[in-house]
Amino acid sequence: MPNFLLGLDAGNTVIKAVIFDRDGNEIAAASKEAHSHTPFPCYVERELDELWTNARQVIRACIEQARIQPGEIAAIGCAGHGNGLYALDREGNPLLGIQSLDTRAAGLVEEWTSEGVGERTFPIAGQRPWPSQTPTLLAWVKRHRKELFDRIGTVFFSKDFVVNRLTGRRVSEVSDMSGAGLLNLAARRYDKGLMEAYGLGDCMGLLPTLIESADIAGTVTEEVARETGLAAGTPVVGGLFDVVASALGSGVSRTGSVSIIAGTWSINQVIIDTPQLTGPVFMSSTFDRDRYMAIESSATSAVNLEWLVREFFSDIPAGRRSPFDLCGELAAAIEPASDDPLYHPFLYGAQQNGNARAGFYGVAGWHTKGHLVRSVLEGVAFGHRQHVEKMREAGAVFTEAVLSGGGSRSMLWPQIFADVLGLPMSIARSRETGALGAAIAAGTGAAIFTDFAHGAASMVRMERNYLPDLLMRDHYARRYDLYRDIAEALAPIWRRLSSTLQPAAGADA
Ligand SMILES: Nc1ncnc2c1ncn2[C@@H]1O[C@H](COP(=O)(O)OP(=O)(O)O)[C@@H](O)[C@H]1O
Ligand SMILES: O=C(CO)[C@H](O)[C@@H](O)COP(=O)(O)O
Repeated sequence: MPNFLLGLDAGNTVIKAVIFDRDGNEIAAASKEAHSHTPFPCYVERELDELWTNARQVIRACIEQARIQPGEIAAIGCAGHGNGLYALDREGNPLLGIQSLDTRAAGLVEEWTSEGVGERTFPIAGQRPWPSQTPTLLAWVKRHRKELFDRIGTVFFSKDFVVNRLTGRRVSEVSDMSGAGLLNLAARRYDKGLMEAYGLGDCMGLLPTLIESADIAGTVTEEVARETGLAAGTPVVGGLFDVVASALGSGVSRTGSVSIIAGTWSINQVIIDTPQLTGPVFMSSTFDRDRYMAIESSATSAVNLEWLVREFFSDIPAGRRSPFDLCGELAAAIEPASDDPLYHPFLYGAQQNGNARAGFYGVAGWHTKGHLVRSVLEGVAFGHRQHVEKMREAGAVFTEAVLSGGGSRSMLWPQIFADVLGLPMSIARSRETGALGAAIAAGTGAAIFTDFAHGAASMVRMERNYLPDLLMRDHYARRYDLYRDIAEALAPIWRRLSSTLQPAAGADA
């Protein structure tokens, strides 16, 4: 039986391909960064052709590096960022790639909130509308870009697009569809009443064939085999919403542990046996065939450091340490003090407030660049804490956390997370937890593993542990209160700021 599994992870910024053996050892890895476009404020879009070009390149690079026969790959699994709006036209050609950082539909969400749309969707889907949620964006396109809407043939997700190009099949699977509020959670199927609640009763036909994550979606076509070096006929599974893949690939496959992902998005999630917790959280998704994830999230995590690095630290000479390491060193050199600056990580809005903007507060003449970098790391962790507290209030029970995502690579951040959250924090050996989770789904689909828990036990190894420092925990608890109070006080200002934005021509009613 073939010994290797290929996992892909198509995130908001980077696409990665990793070949693993059955014990979870990384045999080869390749990644490529993609471009986003902001033609108008609040729009974040990408070219689907570029995504597919990058996917082919990383797959080929990975196979060449691995020095294995392509026939030795038992199956392929793909994870990808959730939500946004990825669409093919009626002929199956790439049409639309709106990412999950887009907030153009903030006004529509406010309108829907006052009409009580969320009260109708939540009991069915475990989710209320929010700006870059797939049905919200689809409704926005339907209202403001009718011509474009009429051309849409299929609505699915970033990883479904990659699966579509690999296999020719138009399918999606339950974790991404539920994560976007498009499934009747308990029944794990599409629901006409739910679509009607979004004003999308006429869009049922745009939703592709729905399968479970580990079901086989199709097999690699001859043409793709020639282009990538894969073997034609290699099975490709449905794949996973990347946040679910990352939980799985970082070893969270049971209840009692919280998965924290510091990627572009701040993801905070627990596995549960029922479709929803007793109280409300931001979203629910499926986990394996019979369990669920309760997820609190927003686009407020490592994307803030990414921005800081891009704008202020990108001219570091090649060969020197990475700008992320430099930031870690600058921040680690700061002795924490009660008057340190505070940072709100709302570059792309906040979960409850699409109008929110990022900012530094309390900067004084004696503060240095290091203080500002440290405040970004702390502010991101405070954002995670707000989500974690909401999950607890909703009934989630956990005593430890597993950190993954790009932020877990930092020398300093994991300790800040442990102190701010007051939880012991562990980190998996593999840095590519999304790709590993997708590979576990592939291994389950290829019957190498009986289920996700079996796959995680076989492929995931833990590496580092961080315990909360009690003095720092108390220090951060005081600063977290300030962080929240300032954000609350600023809400009306953000509202005013957003009302001054000029809408894109023809984009708003
Ligand atoms: N060494 C590092 N230290 C701190 N942050 C890092 C490091 N490397 C990458 N990151 C952060 O991780 C983010 C990417 O996270 P990742 O989980 O790989 O991507 P995505 O969320 O797009 O799937 C970047 O935005 C960057 O800020
Ligand atoms: O829907 C989402 C979260 O609810 C996001 O799109 C998430 O998948 C982003 O992932 P990231 O870009 O951080 O890897």
